[in-house]
This record gives sequence, structure tokens and C-alpha cells, in this order.
Amino acid sequence: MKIGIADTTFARVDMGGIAIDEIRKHASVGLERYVVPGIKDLPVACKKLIEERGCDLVMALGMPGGAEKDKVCAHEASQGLIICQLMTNRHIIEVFVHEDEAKDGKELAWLMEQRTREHAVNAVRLALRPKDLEKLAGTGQRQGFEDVGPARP
Ligand SMILES: Cc1nc2c(=O)[nH]c(=O)nc-2n(C[C@H](O)[C@H](O)[C@H](O)CO)c1C
Repeated sequence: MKIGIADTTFARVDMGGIAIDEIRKHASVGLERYVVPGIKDLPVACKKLIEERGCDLVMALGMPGGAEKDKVCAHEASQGLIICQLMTNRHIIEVFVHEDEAKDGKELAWLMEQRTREHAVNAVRLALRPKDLEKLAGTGQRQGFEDVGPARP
């Protein structure tokens, strides 16, 4: 089992390093890292991690900025990642933290780390322990900020 980590230099936190640190706490798997300038470069990095470097699942980590052009960029990158999943029949866990989700730099750093760590656990579950995800179905999980929990009639 090999997990790929694709991340960017545009991000203001070392999301790739954090993902690797978290995955190592939960599983003994091969890891391949591929760093690109920005989120629009992630789809091909993921495809190469899967097709050329033998990854079974990839995490795509990035930070869209707060400007309108950054949001367009994020939508385009997201579409590229979905196409890549369909082309390769492999999961890509997209971990995007929009810069304007946080009120300041301190909260942004916290959120980027927290969301990355929680999705790293999801990546391990998806790759190795899918039954663990089944137990969480419909429980209103969120990555980063607090879980919202299940809705009740
Ligand atoms: C406008 C813009 N916004 C972002 C962003 O919010 N987050 C990010 O990671 N990268 C951004 N980029 C850079 C592109 O994703 C890409 O790296 C360049 O266009 C080079 O291919 C661009 C060009």
C-alpha cells in the first residue's frame, strides 16, 4: 500500500509534512511526496503519483487564497482532481483550506493543520480500514472545525 501526498508552495502551512506525520502515526505504508507551485498543478501531480509512482490513494493538499480569482482557480483545480479520479479509478482526498475560512493567521494555521490531520486519518481509513468509515456514516463529521453531528427528526 502506498499513499501519495501532493501539496503546494502557495500554501502558508506545510500541509504535506503534516499529512505525512499523521499517516505515520496510524499506518505503516509507503509514502510518496510531490510538491507543486499551486493548486492548479495538483491534478497532474496526483496522476503521476498514481500512474508513475504506484500510489493507491493520494491526498491533494492546497490553500486557495481569498480573492475571487483564487476561488475560480480552486473550482478548476477541483474539477481536475475529479477528472483524475475518474481517469485512474483511484481516490484523491482533496484537502483545501480557503484562506478566508479563518479570521486571522493563527486560526488559519490551526485550521490547516487540523483539517490535514483529520483527512490523513480518513485517507488511511479509506485505504486500509473502510469498515471504520462505515461506522461513521451519517454522523456529520467535519474536518477542521467541530463536527456538526447527526440531524434528528
Ligand atoms: C490565482 C491563483 N490562485 C491560487 C490559489 O489561490 N492557490 C494556489 O495554490 N495557487 C494559485 N494560483 C497558482 C496556480 O494554481 C498554478 O500554480 C499556476 O497557475 C502555475 O500553473 C493562482 C494563479
